Amino acid sequence: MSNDDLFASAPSTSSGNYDASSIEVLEGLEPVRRRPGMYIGGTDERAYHHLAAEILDNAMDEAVAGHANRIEVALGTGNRLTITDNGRGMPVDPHPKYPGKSALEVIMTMLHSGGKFSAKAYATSGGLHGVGVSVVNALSTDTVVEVARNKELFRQSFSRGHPTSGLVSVGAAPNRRGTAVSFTPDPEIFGDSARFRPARLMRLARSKAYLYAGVEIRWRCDPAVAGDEVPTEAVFQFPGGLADHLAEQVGARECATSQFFTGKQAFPGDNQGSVEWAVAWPLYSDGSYSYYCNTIPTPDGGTHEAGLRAALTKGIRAFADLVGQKRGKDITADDIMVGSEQMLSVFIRDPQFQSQTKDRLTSPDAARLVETAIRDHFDHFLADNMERGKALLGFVLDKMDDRLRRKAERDVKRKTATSGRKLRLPGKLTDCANDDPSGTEIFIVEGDSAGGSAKQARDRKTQAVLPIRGKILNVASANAAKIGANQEIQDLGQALGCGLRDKCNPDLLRYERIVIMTDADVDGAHIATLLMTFFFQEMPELVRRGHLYLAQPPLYRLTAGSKSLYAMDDAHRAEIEAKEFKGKKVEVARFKGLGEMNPMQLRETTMDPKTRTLLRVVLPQEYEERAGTRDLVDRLMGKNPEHRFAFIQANAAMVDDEVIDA
Ligand SMILES: Nc1ncnc2c1ncn2[C@@H]1O[C@H](COP(=O)(O)OP(=O)(O)OP(=O)(O)O)[C@@H](O)[C@H]1O
Repeated sequence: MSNDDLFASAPSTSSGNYDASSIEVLEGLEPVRRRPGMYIGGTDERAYHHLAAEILDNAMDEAVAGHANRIEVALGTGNRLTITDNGRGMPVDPHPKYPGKSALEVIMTMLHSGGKFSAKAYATSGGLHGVGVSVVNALSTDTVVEVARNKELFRQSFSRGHPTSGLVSVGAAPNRRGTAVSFTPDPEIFGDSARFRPARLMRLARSKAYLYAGVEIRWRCDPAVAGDEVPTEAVFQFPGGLADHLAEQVGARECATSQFFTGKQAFPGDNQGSVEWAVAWPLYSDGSYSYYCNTIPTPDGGTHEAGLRAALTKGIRAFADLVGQKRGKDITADDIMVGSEQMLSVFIRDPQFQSQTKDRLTSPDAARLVETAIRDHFDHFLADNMERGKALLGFVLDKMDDRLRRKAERDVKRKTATSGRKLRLPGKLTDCANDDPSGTEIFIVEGDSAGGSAKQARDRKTQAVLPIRGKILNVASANAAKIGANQEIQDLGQALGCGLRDKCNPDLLRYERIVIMTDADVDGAHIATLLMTFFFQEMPELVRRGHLYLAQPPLYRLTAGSKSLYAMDDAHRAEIEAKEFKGKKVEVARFKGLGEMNPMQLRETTMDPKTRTLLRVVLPQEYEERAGTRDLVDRLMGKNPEHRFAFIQANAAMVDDEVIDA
């Protein structure tokens, strides 16, 4: 085929209006407003908060460069955020290349303008593209920048990326220096209902303080916005850096070594870089991993994380060798990394990230620099105190054994699957490690977010977690075919392992206790009722044998001074306020759902057998005798509402509660 033939066969016969006039060049900050996702990774809640991070990162860069030691993050009403630092202040003199414009205006209105491209003004900065503050400006309705330099205060305002005033001097500022940026994200871009989450912002502010010990971060929040979610004022400073934060995160949990592996090390040579780390190995944890580069969070890890991984893995293998433990050579990185709680922060010059949102560090040097720096300290950590070293080695070998056992089991299962007798478990189930049902529990939780918290809060050996989605099918008003086809019910049946209805064999139950754990609100109670109905109807024998329980999550956390107590409901809250906290100022936090509690709180209040309260669900004797369970459930949950009504009129409570584990 000749070229002429080839091109003659194009399907469209007309070139339409596709000519020079169709080729647009977006000017100034217009591209940012057209395609915000390219600059901030989307327009969702995460992106919204990314705006705050961009401004805070600039203030942090001033601090890390040694020019600022105080930053304030202030959230006002109407999503107005102001971030102030006491650094050098953005330059305000006329820009040599853009006549008539100050450097400040250039910074605010032009992409790729910045002082961080070379190491002249900043050595190890988080900023590098010169895009951050101009993008925030483009996506905000009214931005005001104030700069105090040489005892004079300057101000300029912008809207959606365009100046709405010139740069003006607004007077003397003898006691002030630095930059303040105020902005309100544009609802046209993010939608009318988007807003800053105070708790999220406060976490962000706080995290910067432990990432850089030389800075004090002040938090302020308008009381109308703060509600009872966050304090209206707080000051964050962590002289102990990451180690301080990790200690707080691990709390009283028992760890493989009572001392955490923490340290700080400058990189050799004159590159001004450094690494700081803190690692703990709690006995039961799903792990938590926080990695940063130049104070920017890199949730997807990257080369610095690879360096830490290599240092820990090679270090523990070498220690095993030192103490003559031959199995040490089979330890993998996962055996020492997974389930640990670690924080890693590097400062390097000219970092390279995978994208503008900087989620993953790709600087090749970081891996080697971090590995070398940490490895040396880890060798000492293990060998300086042999008891400690051996305790950690034992812990890691246990993990290795668990891994090998799971692999062997998977291999067996795969074999039995091919012979048609596979034990099928639903993908959503996070099973416990113990095979023997005695002492084990399965928590049926509402929703994936609560499921996530429960997974972190559980004791992996004995507690399994099965998240179910929203309201499950009401089995009392559904026919057998519908029940059989319902995914949530199939998952439940498979997880419990004992079969449904007449095929239900309680001896095959895979756990000792089945715990229904739903939010402490009306929806939660409804879901719990649907689940109880399911058990009454499909597996009554399990209820008769006392396997079914209801968890009792609290509704409030009450804090007075340094003491916190949990209240189950309003009456309990009133009681605590009247007795334990009498006459004190009480801060009240209401948990809107299980997912809002952090894993530590969830464990302490609702899951840990040592501190929780469970209710056992029992079948009332008189109903068993009079009409049988079937009839009772039919009346309560079945198709005829008038039966339900009659029952409610005649009876106060559906089940007797029995408190155990109090
Ligand atoms: N708080 C501040 N104090 C001093 N200078 C600042 C401050 N904020 C911004 N600047 C100056 O403005 C420049 C541009 O900032 P911008 O946030 O647009 O990009 P960046 O921080 O250089 O890089 P990135 O796009 O990666 O964030 C910075 O390089 C710095 O020179």
